Amino acid sequence: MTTTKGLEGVVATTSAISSINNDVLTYRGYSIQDLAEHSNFEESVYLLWNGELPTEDQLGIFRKKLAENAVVPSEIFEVIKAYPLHTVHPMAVLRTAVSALGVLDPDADLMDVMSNKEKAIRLQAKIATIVAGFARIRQGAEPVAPKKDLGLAANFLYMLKGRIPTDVETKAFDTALVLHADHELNASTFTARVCVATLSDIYSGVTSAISALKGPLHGGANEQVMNMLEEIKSPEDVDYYIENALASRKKIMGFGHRVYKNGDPRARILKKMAGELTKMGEDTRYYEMSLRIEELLKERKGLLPNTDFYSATLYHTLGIEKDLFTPVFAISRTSGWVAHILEQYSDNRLIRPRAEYNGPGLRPYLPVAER
Ligand SMILES: CC(=O)SCCNC(=O)CCNC(=O)[C@H](O)C(C)(C)COP(=O)(O)OP(=O)(O)OC[C@H]1O[C@@H](n2cnc3c(N)ncnc32)[C@H](O)[C@@H]1OP(=O)(O)O
Ligand SMILES: O=C([O-])CC(=O)C(=O)O
Repeated sequence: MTTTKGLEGVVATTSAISSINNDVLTYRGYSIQDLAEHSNFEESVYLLWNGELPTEDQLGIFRKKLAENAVVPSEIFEVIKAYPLHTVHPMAVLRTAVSALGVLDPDADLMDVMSNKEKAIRLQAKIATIVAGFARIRQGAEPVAPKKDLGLAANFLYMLKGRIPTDVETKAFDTALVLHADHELNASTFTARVCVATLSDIYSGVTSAISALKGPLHGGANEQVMNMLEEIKSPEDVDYYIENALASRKKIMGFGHRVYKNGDPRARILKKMAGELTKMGEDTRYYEMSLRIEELLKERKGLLPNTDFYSATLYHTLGIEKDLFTPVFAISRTSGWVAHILEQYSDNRLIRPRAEYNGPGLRPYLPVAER
């Protein structure tokens, strides 16, 4: 048996959903640059789930279904109100709330394709309402109900802030959702596939994926990037902070990637978006700091930013609190997880690799009195 730490380079499945080839990312064959520029979140989700871009009619029906399913059962928010609201992490809340959605769905265990596609829509639609609702509840306010005439990106910002977002805000957020929707066999997607390959249900698959996304080596890195920017405080202190961090072999969040070796194409798009958006406001400090951090990391370690780096500045500029950055990632990535879950069900086999045992050899059992 051979082992590869962290399964680096191991090809664990075939998939027709997204591909990373020579640092080019595609969803169903369409480049991420094209989708970011010309598509929108709902259209990209349709593409990921169905394999083809929708016609105008198909997109209209899909948008309508998502909007109609965005309302979250009141039981979910009632339970959330009982949590330790000022200490609990929103990703823990989201993980629990998605599991609770499964508890409340009488069809949770139906395994036919139609029923799973309906559940996929319900889940995708509700997850944004849960994140925004939690943010309101912890401020002591009631959740804002979703509007049927808004797309998912605008609806989320509306439910979060209680005002209709501007077109610029909606476009920036919608594009960020498109960019984060899927990413081949990343850790959370693999987790989802392992889970549902036991023929467990779609809510279990997404709950376990949220759990994996939460970690700072994966989706949790975007919040850590913001923590770092806040800790550095001003552009003049970037060099000192980074030199110290590298000298103590500390990892710089938002840099490096298991697959991309010449840079993450999403980071380049997010960098441009974050730059344009911050320049419209008054405070360009975090963006300037990010530019210098990127320069230093490239120079000193040959490390390039991943998708979590500039998304932090972008979300901050959109007025989103930093501990909601990873839940926002989850809103988008639910679409990719669901696409992979449906693909896994369509040609399933239990995922059960082996471990190379390196513990003690066979030894006699000693009764407790003799140890
Ligand atoms: C959406 C996403 O999930 S994107 C990734 C988000 N995660 C982060 O941004 C966290 C910071 N980055 C990292 O921890 C890593 O780069 C990962 C987890 C993304 C990839 O990990 P791996 O492929 O296992 O790379 P690994 O951690 O082994 O790093 C290889 C080398 O580069 C160094 N390195 C990698 N990333 C960084 C970093 N961000 N800061 C400093 N050094 C780094 C490692 O210290 C290691 O150096 P060494 O060989 O001298 O020990
Ligand atoms: O692919 C990965 O390993 C992590 C990542 O960038 C993502 O999930 O978007």
